[in-house]
Order: sequence, then structure tokens, then C-alpha cells
Amino acid sequence: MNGLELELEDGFRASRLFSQGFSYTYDDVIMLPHYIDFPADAVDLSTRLSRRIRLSIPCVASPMDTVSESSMAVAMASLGGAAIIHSNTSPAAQASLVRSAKSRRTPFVHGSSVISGSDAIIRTFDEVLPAAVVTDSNKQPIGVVARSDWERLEDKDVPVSTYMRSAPPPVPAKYDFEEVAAFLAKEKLGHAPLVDEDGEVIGVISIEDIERIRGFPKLGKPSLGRDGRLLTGASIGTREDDKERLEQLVKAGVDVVVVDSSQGNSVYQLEMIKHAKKSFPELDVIGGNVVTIAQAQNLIQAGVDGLRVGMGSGSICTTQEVCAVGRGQATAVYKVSSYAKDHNVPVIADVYEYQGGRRVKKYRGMGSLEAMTKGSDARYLGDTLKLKVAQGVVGAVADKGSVLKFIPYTMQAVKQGFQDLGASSLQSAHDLLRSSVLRLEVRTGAAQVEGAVHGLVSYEKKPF
Ligand SMILES: NC(=O)C1=CN([C@@H]2O[C@H](COP(=O)(O)OP(=O)(O)OC[C@H]3O[C@@H](n4cnc5c(N)ncnc54)[C@H](O)[C@@H]3O)[C@@H](O)[C@H]2O)C=CC1
Ligand SMILES: O=c1[nH]c(=O)c2[nH+]cn([C@@H]3O[C@H](COP(=O)(O)O)[C@@H](O)[C@H]3O)c2[nH]1
Ligand SMILES: [K+]
Repeated sequence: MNGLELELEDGFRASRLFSQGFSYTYDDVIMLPHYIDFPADAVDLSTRLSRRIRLSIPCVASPMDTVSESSMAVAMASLGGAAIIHSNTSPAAQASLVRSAKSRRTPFVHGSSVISGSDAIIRTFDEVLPAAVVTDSNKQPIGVVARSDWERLEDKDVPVSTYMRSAPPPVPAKYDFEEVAAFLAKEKLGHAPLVDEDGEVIGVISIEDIERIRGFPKLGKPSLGRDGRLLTGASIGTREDDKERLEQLVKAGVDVVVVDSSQGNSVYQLEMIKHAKKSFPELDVIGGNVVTIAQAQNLIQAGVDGLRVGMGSGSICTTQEVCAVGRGQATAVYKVSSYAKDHNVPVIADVYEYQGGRRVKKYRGMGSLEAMTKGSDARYLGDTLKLKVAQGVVGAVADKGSVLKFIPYTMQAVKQGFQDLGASSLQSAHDLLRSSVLRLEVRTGAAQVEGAVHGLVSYEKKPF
């Protein structure tokens, strides 16, 4: 490059920016705008979760016990993304969460809407649910309790049988949203039990649900598995008994598994990947987590169909503090994907930036003492490890409301950002990054302050 070219060079190509010996994260880096010749709505965000699984939006809910169970799996797949159901529970319980997600077609929230046994006593009622269904020991519906009836009770210490009403006709879970709405309207019902193919209750649906979902942005193209049902992922660990877990998950119909570890490049994980690929060649297996090319290389050689990237960068993570190991997330994603793309292996950038929100809800790291005590003790109290050291915290995050609203708005913001870059699709953004058309710079501390809201005495940040 001659002197004049150097002088006119504007910003850095990614390969140069990420090779300076710094561990950058997203806030450190800013992308320079390019040229717009298409509307933001035309941006195509479709991508791959793993070698053989396509998503219409690049969003995956993490395998954490405060995040991904069956309702999240159904909601994420309905939006065109995916969720990975956590494994901090018994294999049978996790397989049943997968089965429940697989049996549903609509993102109704069920929470604690199923009460087992007519002698049960309801002490608290889920705040978003208008009703709960009472079931017998075979999980068949025997009654229904409206929240208003429960609220009117003077003495709440009585069995539900004393005030429940008879169960209305059940709605098959295989119905789509419009079919459910039509069923409730035809039967003139405010709420009804939702049942799977065996007639077992999996939740309750209500008119309020229908209205709530109608008030959200229109659902996009859903993610479907090969069985035509909503795509459902699940995580496994790398212990011997995870082989049995894997088998149960496959029987339950799981579409993709994530081998979930903070340091994926281990003999344990390599063996588990090989075992999974050999036993279930049709199942896509995502490995991780990794943050370097060498780690990715090993997992790809072992046969992974996708990689999860991130170590210690999560909001609840203390790994970098406790172990002094990890990597800034922007550098990690750039480096791993630079290698993985040549091997046709998609990469998931693990970790999300949380902003805004008013109410809070519980959120904890899977390496926190509390999560370990609930299920993953074995990970920390193995044959040689006798002392538990947490690598995560228990806390609260701001509640953003329903993912059915939050994700479509977030995706719209991503589309607007891509438009500024001149990237009409996610693939085109990747191509621009690699072709060095996309220019980046590191933001100084002052530039980061300038880029955020500043200089106001007070303000309200309402993202949408
Ligand atoms: N992405 C991140 O930065 C981090 C994530 N986490 C999350 O916390 C949870 C637990 O992660 P980890 O602590 O990495 O769990 P892990 O089960 O992968 O590892 C825990 C310990 O068990 C050992 N181990 C694993 N398989 C073994 C086997 N078959 N035989 C003997 N020893 C074995 C590992 O070497 C490690 O010392 C996961 O959900 C993970 O995603 C935790 C810390 C950091
Ligand atoms: O160091 C850690 N200790 C933990 O206890 C822990 N639990 C989860 N994770 C990882 O963090 C990711 C979620 O990150 P965010 O809260 O930023 O979305 C998740 O997707 C995980 O990869 C942990 N990391
Ligand atoms: K962290």
C-alpha cells in the first residue's frame, strides 16, 4: 500500500482489526455505514442453526433452567428461531419437556396451569393465567378453576374439588392458532384444557391468550423439524449417563442437541460428539463452548454440525474472574467463525446484551451454586473434585415482556442496522465482512459514552 492509499484508507478490515492482540467485545467495536439501495424490510435474516437446520431468524434461547423449557421452545420455534431445553433435571423430565414442546403448535403460555389431583390446595395462582386445569392421576382433565373463583375464596386452604367447575371440552394441541380461536368461539368458552394425542393435559388456553397473541406482531415463518412439528432442541452433558439422556431425548423427538460445557475442547466432549454422531447420524449435534480456532478445529474434526461461541462473557458469568480464562466475545465470534465457515459449520454467538425493561425476573448462571445444587452437582463433585467453586451468579434481569413481542422488534432493529451497512441479508453481511468492504473501528471510552445517551438530566429509554 503506498502513502496516498494509506492516507485514504478508512476504518479497518475485520481481519486486521481483530489481529491486534486485544480481546474485543461488541461495545468496543463499531461498524462504519456503507450504501443503502434496498428497504430495511427487505433484509433477509434467515440462517442456519446447524449444518442441516435452517431458521428464519438468527435467535436461539440458551439451555438454562431459568430460560428454556417447553413454552420457550414453542415460542422461539413459532417465531422462526429455536430454543435448547436445559438438562439441569432428570433425563425423563427433560424428555417430557421435549415431548410437550413437540406436541404443541401454538405459543400459548401455560406456566403452572395444571393442578394434579382433586385434593390439591392452590396457595398461589400464576399471575398471567386466568384459569388452571385439574387432572386425575392419568393426567386426564377432571375440572377447571377460574382465577376469579380462587380469588373469591375466603379460606384458600381447601381442596380444589370443593370449588372447581366441571372440565370444558378439551382443545387438541395439534390445532393451530386460528383453529384454537374458532374452537373456543364455537363452544362459547373462556378457557379450556389443551390436551396432547393421548388426551393428557399439557396446559390451559384462554380467550385472553388469543387476544394477547393477536396484539403481537404477526408470527413469522416457524422453524419446523423433519417431523413437521415445531423445532425443539435440548442440551446434554459429557458424563457417561448423558448417553442415556441422549437416547431418551431422541425418543422424545428432539431435532438437535447441544453438548453444553464452558470449555468444549475436552476429551469428554470429543467422545460424546463421536458417540452421538455414530448412534444417531441423522441428528445434528452442536458442540461448545469454544472461543479459539484450535478448539473449533478439534470439535469440527470430531464431527460437530454447529458450534457455540463464548466463554465467560455472559451476564451471569464469573468464569473470567474465577479462572482467568475466556475471551472477549466479538473477537471470539470473529475468530471461530473465520475458521468454521470454511468447514460449512454454522456458529452461534452465545450471550446476549440486556437493556431496558421495568419489572425483573429471576435469572441465574448454570454454574451458580444454586443451579448446581438443583441438578448439576455431578459436574462439580466428580471423582476428583471435592470442592464446589461457582462460575456464575444468581440474580434478576429486567423483564422485557413476551418474547413474541420482544424478538420481532429486536429483529427489526437488526434489519435497520444491516440496511445501514448495505447488507440485504445475513449471508451478505458475512460476505461483506470477509471481503473487507465492511469497515470497522475500535471505539475509545469517550466514543462509547458519546454513542450512548448522554448529557441529559433524566430520560426514559423505551426501545419500542
Ligand atoms: N459459556 C460460559 O462461559 C460458561 C458456561 N457455563 C454453563 O454452566 C454449565 C456447566 O458448565 P461446566 O462447568 O463447563 O460443566 P461441565 O460438565 O462441562 O464441566 C464441569 C467439570 O466436569 C468435568 N467433566 C466433564 N465431563 C466429564 C467426564 N465424563 N468425566 C470426568 N470429568 C468430566 C470437566 O472437565 C469440568 O472440570 C453449562 O450449562 C455451561 O454452559 C459455566 C461456566 C462458563
Ligand atoms: O460463566 C458462566 N457461568 C454460569 O453459571 C453460566 N450459566 C450460563 N452461562 C453462559 O452464559 C450464557 C448466557 O449469557 P447472557 O446471560 O449474557 O445471555 C449461556 O448461554 C451460557 O453459555 C454461564 N457462564
Ligand atoms: K461475565
